[in-house]
Amino acid sequence: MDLIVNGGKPLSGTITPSGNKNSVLPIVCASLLTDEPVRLDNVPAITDLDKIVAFLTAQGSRIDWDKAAGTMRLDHSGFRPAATVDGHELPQDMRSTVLLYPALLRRLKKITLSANATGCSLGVREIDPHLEIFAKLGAVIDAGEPLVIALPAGFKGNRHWCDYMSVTVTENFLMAAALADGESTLINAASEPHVQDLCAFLSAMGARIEGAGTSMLRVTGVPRLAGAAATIQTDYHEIVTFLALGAITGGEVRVKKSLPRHFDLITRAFRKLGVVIEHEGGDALVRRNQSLVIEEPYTSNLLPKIEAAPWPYFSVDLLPLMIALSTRARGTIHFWNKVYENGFSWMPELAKFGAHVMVSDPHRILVFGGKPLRPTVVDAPYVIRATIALYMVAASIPGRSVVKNADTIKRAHPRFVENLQALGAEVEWR
Ligand SMILES: CC(=O)N[C@H]1[C@@H](OP(=O)(O)OP(=O)(O)OC[C@H]2O[C@@H](n3ccc(=O)[nH]c3=O)[C@H](O)[C@@H]2O)O[C@H](CO)[C@@H](O)[C@@H]1O
Ligand SMILES: C=C(OP(=O)(O)O)C(=O)O
Repeated sequence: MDLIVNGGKPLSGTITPSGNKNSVLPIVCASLLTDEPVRLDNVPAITDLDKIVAFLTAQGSRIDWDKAAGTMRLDHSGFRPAATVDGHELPQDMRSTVLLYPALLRRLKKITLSANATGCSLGVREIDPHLEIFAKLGAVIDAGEPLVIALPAGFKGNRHWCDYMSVTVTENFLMAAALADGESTLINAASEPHVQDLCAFLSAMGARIEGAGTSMLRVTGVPRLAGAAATIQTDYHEIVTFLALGAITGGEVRVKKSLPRHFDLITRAFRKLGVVIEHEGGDALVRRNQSLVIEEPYTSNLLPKIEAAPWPYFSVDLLPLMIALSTRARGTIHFWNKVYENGFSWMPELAKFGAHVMVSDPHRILVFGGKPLRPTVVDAPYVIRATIALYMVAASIPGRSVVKNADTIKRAHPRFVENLQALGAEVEWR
């Protein structure tokens, strides 16, 4: 579906963001490690979750999901898939599918992968570091066609040092090691807020995890995990989206449940674009008519820069939102995506608005901000926040723009258009 935008209106009001897709998906996958009931609150009604729930219920899990109330009860005691599951039968076009592997391996002892679990078209989304983790923890990999992962005698504790900090690899390590025989250590672990959320959930299930939120995780395996309850954390991507929308349209937006403990560096990134974010109790606030001017560094002859890398660096998934904002800020700024080789594929679409961007190489761009922009029709890439970034730019320009094929937003952001309309935006799905 397309987003039809009549831009140029300031977006103002108060908004409560939804639960984080990248928290709820690993937690739902982790729930498959137990047969006891699990209860979740603040569950976002997003299409990635629809797909996982459809897969689990088709195998016999009982899942009561009240989308209006945001509650979910899961009971996997009836989970009875065929003797082996193939990658093709798992949810497609979402990276989180890979997070089903540890529980499937424990339950079935074998899975075949004739389809890779890719997600957004940000990069190759390799499977190798996942296979390394499983192999280190006792799985046997047959790298034929299809690829087969077998777990003949359960997970066994071990030590592993990852090539790089990967979110889903760290999450798979946690789920496998939680029920492994003995102790496991992961060095160079990811520590994103959603990885921390999974640590907390597994701990509530009885897992023994040390080092949550750091780059070294130690897990002492336990024989079984119990049922648990959790409230899904607010989505920091959505918090940033609403604040950035207020700033780019000249409106005033207050965001509730704004996770200030995760925001120091995010607030600084906004500041580099001339935007002041205030934190009041549990709210974040952007006041109207921010002066969008790129902040010059004290050091002369240095280009202002926002660089994104694994947490606690600035998050790669937030980079597109800052790029959108920078097209409206006076000055020049350098963006550096240290993670994905395809993170700037949508720059030609941004240029259709008249934005002046120079792609230096697959990981780096320069934005010459503050150029006059015009409404236009753009094609969204299969990248959630890049699609939102294109909408942001459209919302800031008086006149009619269209963001075509923008459905990817629904993978992570429930009631996106309704929330924007509540802030006074003129936008609709068509
Ligand atoms: C479901 C889920 O949680 N998805 C998130 C998860 O995906 P995902 O866990 O797939 O992302 P990874 O952290 O593995 O990184 C993605 C890719 O970036 C490359 N890479 C990454 C880090 C690094 O230091 N060097 C490097 O080369 C690798 O090719 C890797 O395959 O984390 C990504 C990075 O925060 C986010 O964009 C995704 O939204
Ligand atoms: C990249 C994302 O999702 P996935 O990892 O499923 O591609 C995302 O949420 O921005």
